[in-house]
Amino acid sequence: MTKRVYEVAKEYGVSSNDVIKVLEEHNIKATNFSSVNDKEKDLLDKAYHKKAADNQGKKANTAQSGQNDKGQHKKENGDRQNQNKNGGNAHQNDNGSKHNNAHNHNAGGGNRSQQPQRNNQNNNQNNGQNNHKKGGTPAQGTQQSQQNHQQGDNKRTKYFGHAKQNGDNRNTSSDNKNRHNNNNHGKNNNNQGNNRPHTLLSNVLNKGKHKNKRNKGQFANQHTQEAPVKKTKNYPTSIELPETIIVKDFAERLGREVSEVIKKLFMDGFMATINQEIDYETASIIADEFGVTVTQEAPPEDPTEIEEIVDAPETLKTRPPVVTIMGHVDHGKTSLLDAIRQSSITSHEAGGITQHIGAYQVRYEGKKIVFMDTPGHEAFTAMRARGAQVTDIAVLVVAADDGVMPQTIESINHAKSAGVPIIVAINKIDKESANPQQVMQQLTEYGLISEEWGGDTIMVPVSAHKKIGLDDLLENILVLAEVLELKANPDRPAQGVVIEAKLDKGRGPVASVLIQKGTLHVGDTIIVGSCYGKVRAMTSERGERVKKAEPSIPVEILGLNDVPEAGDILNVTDEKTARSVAEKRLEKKRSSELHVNAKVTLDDLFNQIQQGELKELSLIVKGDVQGSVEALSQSLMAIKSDEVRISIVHAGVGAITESDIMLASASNALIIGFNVRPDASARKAAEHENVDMRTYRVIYDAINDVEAAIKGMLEKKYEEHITGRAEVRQVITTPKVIVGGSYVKEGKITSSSKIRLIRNGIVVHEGAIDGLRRFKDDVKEVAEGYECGITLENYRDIKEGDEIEAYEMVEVAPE
Ligand SMILES: Nc1nc2c(ncn2[C@@H]2O[C@H](COP(=O)(O)OP(=O)(O)OP(=O)(O)O)[C@@H](O)[C@H]2O)c(=O)[nH]1
Repeated sequence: MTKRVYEVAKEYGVSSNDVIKVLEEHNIKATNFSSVNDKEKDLLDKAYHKKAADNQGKKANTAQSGQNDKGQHKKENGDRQNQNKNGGNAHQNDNGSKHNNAHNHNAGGGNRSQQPQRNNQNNNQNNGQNNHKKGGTPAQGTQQSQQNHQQGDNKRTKYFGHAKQNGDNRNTSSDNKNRHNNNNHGKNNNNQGNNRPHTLLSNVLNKGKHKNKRNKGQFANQHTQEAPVKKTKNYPTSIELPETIIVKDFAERLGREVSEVIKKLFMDGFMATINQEIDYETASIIADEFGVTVTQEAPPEDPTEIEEIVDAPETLKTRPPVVTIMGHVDHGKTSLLDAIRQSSITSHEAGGITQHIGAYQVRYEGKKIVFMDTPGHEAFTAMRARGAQVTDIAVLVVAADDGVMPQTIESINHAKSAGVPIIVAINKIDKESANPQQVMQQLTEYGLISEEWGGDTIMVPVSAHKKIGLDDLLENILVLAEVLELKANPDRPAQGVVIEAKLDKGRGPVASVLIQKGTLHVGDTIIVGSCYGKVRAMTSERGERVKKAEPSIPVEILGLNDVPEAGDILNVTDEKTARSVAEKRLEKKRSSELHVNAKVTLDDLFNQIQQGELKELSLIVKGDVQGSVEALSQSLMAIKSDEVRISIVHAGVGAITESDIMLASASNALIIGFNVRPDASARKAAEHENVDMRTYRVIYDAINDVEAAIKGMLEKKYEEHITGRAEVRQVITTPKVIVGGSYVKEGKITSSSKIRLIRNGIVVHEGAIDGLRRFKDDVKEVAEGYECGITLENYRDIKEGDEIEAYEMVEVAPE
């Protein structure tokens, strides 16, 4: 039997990517799922035997473990991306590399607000390189970089940051990019070594420091002169410092008089007072002058966080895949879920009462697969917007008689944006009008090319009604799951995600949880979002009481003190921690209720880019017709910027919907609408999720705004305020005018209002009111809940069901 690439890779104990690379060296194109023929197998045999022979020549053990390590890492990081690529899905790959880029940026000093220790390590490495270059012999450099305290190193980068520009061959592209972003201001270069906000003070001190270097002898003398007196005291040789410190406390840690510290600061050109706060960089420069090395104190623990447990690779065990079914309305998502569920219930289980707990397990060929119970991408995206992701594989249902429809495209984009691989189920193949080939053809436009056609997306023809192809679908889910190497450590305190929660009259708060790591047991103390409690009872989707739940298993739990939210994370911990962390979270939630997490906005774009917080601007483009959506998307993508990359997360025809908002929220995107408006639920969701939506009537304006926002030149003089909405309930035609007999649903309509006429979410006209009447009288305004007759200036095409949106432009005071 011929084997597929991933199977062969397993035999050699290498990653599929390695095998693909070897085949590529022989001009053979392959993917994870490609079959490997005898000739190819021979080539691989040779390649791997040769490698093995090579390795023997070297230190066998090290080489071997290196290889294995590499294989493993590659698998973990690469397979999902690989699968994404297999889906012909450039965007997913982009996502992967985006993350890497972001990381690199941070390592190079991009992220100034957070300072993970890891970054410091990277920076120190760089500093070591700089030392080599700058002064002394390499040996000295190495010695120095090893002996010097981390911060000493950081500081050195600060002073000699420009050394990098002299052409260190080892500069990575991210280094270059950083340098570019930093614009070669000495200040920023200095900052490269540590991701800390740069203050005026440290700038001043840098200058001072150079001066000091020059006058080193002089200061050294001062040190030696002072030394005999101070020797009697026991000064610390190394201290830990927080991100910022008050001068008085700093002096205390140094074991020096405050006046001495202030003097040093003064000599370095900075006037500081006893109660002034100085930053870490400044403090470390001064400490260095006192001959004290500094390390950075670990940031204070966040009392609302539960410490993350890092699982050693050897503790990880294979876990079942978690699948979400997505697709267009009526393409058969629910039918497929039901069909799979029914066909998986074996006769002895048939008596059990199945109940809805948000997800259910099926068994196929002895292996488990977990299906999320709520089909469609909405729940999936809402969960992502809350920061939780449970889905490993998306099954995209496309009806063979209907083909690719708007929500099919939405689903593809939602899955891509989340980096979740897609399997296509072409449903309703029992129908006479079914045309699976056409579906396959249409899907190629969205980067999903079937394996049959040389692509890498698994496409399975099915019929939920006739139960055709279900085995094939399940088998392919398991194959993909194997490639993805889904693993978790079951032997640790559990961590999971709430998929549904409610208050049950008899049982109290009930939460359905999908366990992601560890095993949850009855009796465990848990914290779930800002709720806590002890697991009193657990039930499976078959209504059976269970005592434990392992990774990927959904269970309904009782015993919480309150109802958590979908997307909340469950952690097992001790009672004291659970209670105190839950309380802290509740406090935090209350205090930050008003400012929902900061999302990208056009007004604040420039700021965020400048702060290095935003490297990619994600956009969702909605328009009235396909042509304008395409034109707008292409023009937006064509905006050139060195600082920020523009990516279109989703583009589609029609009104801005709640689903668009949730996607924008989950992917921190801006929404650009052209000739379309948000519907009522979208408006509400946008407000709740803090998503910035901009609607335009002229493509050029949209492009201009985005471009100006990126460059920080957005002119914002006027802001649109919606004053009211009316629905046209009857159209009255008179010889002179067309009157829209309307009902004011929200706010008020005034005779001087500017208006938009909206039909099915599309703006069909924008202009002004010509006449506003109640009964026979002209009126100035009509309030909510009243009927009126509206005529529009220079516009007659009013239809029943149209919405009239009244707005005014309000001047916004400059910031
Ligand atoms: N002939 C045929 N009809 C099907 C098949 N699967 C589903 N249908 C029919 O298609 C219609 C829609 O099926 P649903 O399962 O409700 O579709 P859905 O995608 O869940 O729809 P929403 O929940 O509205 O998004 C129903 O009338 C089903 O009976 C199939 O395999 N063959």
